[in-house]
Amino acid sequence: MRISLIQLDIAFGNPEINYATAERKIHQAAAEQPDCLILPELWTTGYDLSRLEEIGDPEGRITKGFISTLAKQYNINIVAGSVASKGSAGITNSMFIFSRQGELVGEYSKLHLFRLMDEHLYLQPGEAKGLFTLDGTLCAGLICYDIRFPEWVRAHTAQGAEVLFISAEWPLPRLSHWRALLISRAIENQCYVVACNRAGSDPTNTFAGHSMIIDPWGDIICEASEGEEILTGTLDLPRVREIREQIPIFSDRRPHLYY
Ligand SMILES: O=C(O)CCC(=O)C(=O)O
Repeated sequence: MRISLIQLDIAFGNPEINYATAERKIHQAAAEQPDCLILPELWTTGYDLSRLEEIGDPEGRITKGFISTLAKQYNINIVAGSVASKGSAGITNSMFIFSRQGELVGEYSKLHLFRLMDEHLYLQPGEAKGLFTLDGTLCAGLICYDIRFPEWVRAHTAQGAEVLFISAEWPLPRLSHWRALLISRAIENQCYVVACNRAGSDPTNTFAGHSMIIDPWGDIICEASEGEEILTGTLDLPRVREIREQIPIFSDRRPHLYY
């Protein structure tokens, strides 16, 4: 599975500019002939949380139509980062996943809201796992702060997920945490980690970039710098099974003693 991570800067509170940028970048990334693309967290609005009632996407409909069309046009699976999706029960930070046929094959809303950036004041948390299948491989979607909750990540890999797709707006001052947490999630779950962060700044934060792909041994296959970049790497999927057989942590677990 060849994957391109679109590490872009986001125009604060300006979906019109952000859709145009995403379309241009997806066109550029398609030239690398990936099987799958991934975008960062809240890529249509950024963290303009106090204006989400005005600029959020009603039920994610605009984003779904936009991504479905591009997935079909380029014949590429797209993990569409996340967007602020406005529903009757409030606004969620939601990831939509489209197959290369343009069908919605998964949907996940960020489970853990990040108080340090006031998410709990404006957003509703998700209530369900982020499992989905792409080209026959079981995958899971997670959003930013979710990676600090290893038990939540494990809930997906214990069900067989082999690739974690993570979209983020991770700030620069905690770059060392981003790298260490992602490598740890890959080693302890013996899975691929595909993590797409944003570049640039908003009125309160500068973001870390450093999107990366990590293999199930914990080795970094490729890593972006801090700025805008399209990063492409290839997953050797049989390696997940090989490593899970070599060190069989999933059958050696004793979860009845863990809580
Ligand atoms: O956990 C962190 O340090 C960053 C989390 C974050 O920025 C987010 O969830 O948006």
